[in-house]
Amino acid sequence: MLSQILDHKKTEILAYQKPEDQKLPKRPFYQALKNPKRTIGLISEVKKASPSKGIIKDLFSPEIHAKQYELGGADCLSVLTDSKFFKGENSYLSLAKRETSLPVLRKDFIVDHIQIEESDLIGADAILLIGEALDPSLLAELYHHAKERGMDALVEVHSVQILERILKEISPELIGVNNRDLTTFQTDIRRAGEFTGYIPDGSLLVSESGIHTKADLDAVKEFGAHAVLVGESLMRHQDQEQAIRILFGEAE
Ligand SMILES: O=C(O)c1ccccc1NCC(=O)[C@H](O)[C@H](O)COP(=O)(O)O
Repeated sequence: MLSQILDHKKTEILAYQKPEDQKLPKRPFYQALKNPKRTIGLISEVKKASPSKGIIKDLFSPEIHAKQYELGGADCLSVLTDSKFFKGENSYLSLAKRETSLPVLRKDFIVDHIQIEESDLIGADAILLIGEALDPSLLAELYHHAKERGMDALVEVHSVQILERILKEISPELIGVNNRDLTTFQTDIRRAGEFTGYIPDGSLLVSESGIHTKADLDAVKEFGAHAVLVGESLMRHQDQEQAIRILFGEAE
């Protein structure tokens, strides 16, 4: 599936048209996770659909979900902008950002410098760079480019071997361990445990995908996660504010 998504991205890039500058001032994504509101940081994802689960939210409104996430005490937002596989849009990111005061991650499959420009123009405060999708030297170039344009970067990996290759090039402030294998879609929230001893001092570890319960949160904290990225389990609730409170054991 990852290779299918990446092939399609290349065709999108060939048809790239520079978007209008949304003129949305940058917000500090990394800092928000460094000083989270609770004992573990929360990136709440605005996600309509996914290749593994199909449609997750029928009545989808990026502004409403983003606002509810903020009311529930999320530290940051993640907004899926890929349209073919996740039914996202670039405009969802700008709308979610306008509706809240939270820093926003653009969740997409970045493989080219023009997508860094695009992310900046639509208002992203951070971008995702997937270790399994990029040669480490290109990943490092894209990382520096994002930084030059005032954005943070969440460097995501699924395997320790890929992280080791990336660490020869850069020392990312934010390292995401994706609990989901993007080829089989299997999730294992214990994945972060395999990275013990590999996360540089000063980097924040974000556990991503497959987090559904307070017990899951407690488990990933044990494995050293500073923050979590949660999409489906929050989006499936009617009210995302309440969903966050339930996830943290503050409501039933
Ligand atoms: O979610 C998928 O099915 C998926 C498939 C292929 C590539 C990426 C995919 N997801 C992107 C993500 O990383 C997740 O949206 C994010 O970590 C939240 O996961 P979840 O809480 O399980 O919705």
